[in-house]
Amino acid sequence: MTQGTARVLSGPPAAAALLDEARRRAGRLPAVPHLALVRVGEDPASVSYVRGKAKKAAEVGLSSHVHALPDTTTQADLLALIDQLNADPAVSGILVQLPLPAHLDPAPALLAVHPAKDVDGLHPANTGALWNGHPGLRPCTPAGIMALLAHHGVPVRGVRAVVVGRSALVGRPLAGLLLNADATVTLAHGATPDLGQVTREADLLIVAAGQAHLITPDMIKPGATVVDVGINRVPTEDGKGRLTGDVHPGAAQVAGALTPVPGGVGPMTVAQLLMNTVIAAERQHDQLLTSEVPGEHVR
Ligand SMILES: NC(=O)C1=CN([C@@H]2O[C@H](COP(=O)(O)OP(=O)(O)OC[C@H]3O[C@@H](n4cnc5c(N)ncnc54)[C@H](OP(=O)(O)O)[C@@H]3O)[C@@H](O)[C@H]2O)C=CC1
Ligand SMILES: Nc1nc(=O)c2c([nH]1)NC[C@@H]1CN(c3ccc(C(=O)N[C@@H](CCC(=O)O)C(=O)O)cc3)C=[N+]21
Repeated sequence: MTQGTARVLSGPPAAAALLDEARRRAGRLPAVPHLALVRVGEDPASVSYVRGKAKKAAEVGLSSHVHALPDTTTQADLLALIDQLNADPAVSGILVQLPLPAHLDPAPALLAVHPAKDVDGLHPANTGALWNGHPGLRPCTPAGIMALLAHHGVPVRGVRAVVVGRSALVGRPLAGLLLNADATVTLAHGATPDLGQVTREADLLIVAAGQAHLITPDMIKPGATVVDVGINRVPTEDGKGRLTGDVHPGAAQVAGALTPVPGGVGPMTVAQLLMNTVIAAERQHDQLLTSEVPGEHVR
């Protein structure tokens, strides 16, 4: 078996295509779609992600507002804000940035977001729709990964896919999307014995474990497509630190195609969030139009 250098599955061009579509579809709506970004506390990564999301929203012609709540926010304060955003017809989408400070329970907050405005796709109504193969809003990172694969012409139908990580945000919903796209799916996690034996089965290996360089070259089937979701900050000599993925850099010598970190899945997550905001606004608009027809209930 000759070894080469994996094809790079770059995020920014695929994200640009998704953002173009979001911009085009937003422009067809009578009102500018609006994204409400809810952040509690000052976790530096969350501050930076939310800022990035708001900036990109403006670039595609969406309006957004960052609701920055103090660390002292109570569960009741948070739920009251979500209720207010649910009731506001000008708000198309609501995102509650995770993780929340330790004194707040994320589950009630995610349940409180109206499913039609749940652009993170984390409400049980949307996760249920995903697992049943029904329409609904899909979680941004998993949906962004599917768009990235499609953009680069990576087949999913009929392939052996292994997902490492089972979080509600990434691994679980990704397994559902891969299944809906007719992959044969294995979901591995922290209690999986001999992880390498499982990952070596994969033609498509997607890693979302949050462990820097967990996946070493020997754990990859030669020629496989590897998607690295991990964002790990590692210290550098200049003290600034840098981002690295869950996949060891040596994987490029074994894999057939590989996503970089940064510049792979991250930009897709943000682009998909804005696409989801446009989809939510479109459906809310359709709903309004149909509800204007007296006596007719078509949806
Ligand atoms: N690029 C992007 O847009 C995004 C990137 N991320 C990044 O992706 C990574 C994962 O995020 P998230 O899913 O939220 O993380 P979580 O910490 O919520 O979940 C991690 C998952 O990985 C599993 N895991 C951890 N260590 C191992 C191991 N040694 N072997 C096998 N499985 C393991 C855990 O297993 P168990 O369940 O058994 O504990 C768990 O299911 C992080 O680095 C995060 O920063 C997240 C969201 C978006
Ligand atoms: N409710 C909720 N929804 C989320 O979607 C969500 C969340 N909470 N909490 C945290 C994770 C993480 N996340 C990322 C978004 C963008 C990049 C991103 O743009 N990354 C760039 C690099 C950014 C940098 O340089 O710092 C890249 O990979 O190229 C990464 C990670 C969304 N998340």
